[in-house]
Amino acid sequence: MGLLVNGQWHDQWYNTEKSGGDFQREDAQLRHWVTADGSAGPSGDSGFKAESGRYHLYVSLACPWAHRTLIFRQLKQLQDHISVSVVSPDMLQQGWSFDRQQGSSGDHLYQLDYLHQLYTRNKADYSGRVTVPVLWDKHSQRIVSNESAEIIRMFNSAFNELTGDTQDFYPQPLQADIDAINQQVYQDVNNGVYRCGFATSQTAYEQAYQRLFSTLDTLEERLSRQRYLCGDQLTEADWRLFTTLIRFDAVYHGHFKCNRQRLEDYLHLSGFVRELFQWPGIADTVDFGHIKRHYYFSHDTINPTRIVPLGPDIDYHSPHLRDAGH
Ligand SMILES: N[C@@H](CCC(=O)N[C@@H](CS)C(=O)NCC(=O)O)C(=O)O
Repeated sequence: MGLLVNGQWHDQWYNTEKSGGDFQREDAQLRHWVTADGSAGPSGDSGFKAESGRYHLYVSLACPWAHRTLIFRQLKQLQDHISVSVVSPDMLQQGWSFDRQQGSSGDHLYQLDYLHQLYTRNKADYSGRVTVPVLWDKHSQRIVSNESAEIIRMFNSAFNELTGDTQDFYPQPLQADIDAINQQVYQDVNNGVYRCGFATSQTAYEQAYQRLFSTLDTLEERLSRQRYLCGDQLTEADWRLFTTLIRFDAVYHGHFKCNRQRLEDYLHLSGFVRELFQWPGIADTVDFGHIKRHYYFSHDTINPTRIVPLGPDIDYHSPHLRDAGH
């Protein structure tokens, strides 16, 4: 685990000293957009036109942020248009690697050993963390984006003409609602579990834990009244919650000490996570082997023995019961 400083790799764990033990996630830096006609998006440069075979996605199957992008690739029928390389679940001294012996697909484009080499290929003197997902442009040989929230927005609409798939997970009338839910879910749940797990002071952990469960309680209540987070239509907000929920009992409950209760103990959230897991194509994007191995093996500050637990034994294929009323 580490970061690049002026293009040089430094092996270094997160620094929580300045923030009283609280883990603060850095904002992603590379924020261009693929658009239907190649015009500039909300940030960054123009010139990234949606074209079949032009873009490549680098993901970890363990990472909840990268998982979002794989889900949208699946939902929006982009499998034949956007290729993928998968890093090893082991994120060690050199950060994310393409070690085929340890579960990586290898780097299909350049046969690199480490993801940080892709970041310096994009910009030789890059400084910052080396994160997944990365959306890479094979034409210009540049990183388009390393922000999953924006990559899924591109996938949601930019390629519609190529695929003919016009499903919209960020429909105009629901955008304000989706944004509001996303913000709370990001702070308290998606990133909240990390703030529990990476806290280095008791106070920071307890604050993150309280916010996490109080928000899960609110979401449980909401899902007792309606099928999805924004009503009866499945949206981006649901998928963003899903990637954390599906990891909850396997990893966050134990490894990150999010243990007031299991997700399975929530009636509606446990049905909701099953419904989304059973959505066409989605189970294929979930790899519990990579998920458990990544967290329990890579974070040796939290789990020094690196023993990866065998459980829990949960059947996500069992009936979700969400259509029998909520
Ligand atoms: N804002 C980014 C966050 C991505 C992120 O933090 N990914 C983690 C994996 S779960 C990572 O690569 N961490 C490596 C590091 O922080 O050094 C996004 O949503 O795309």
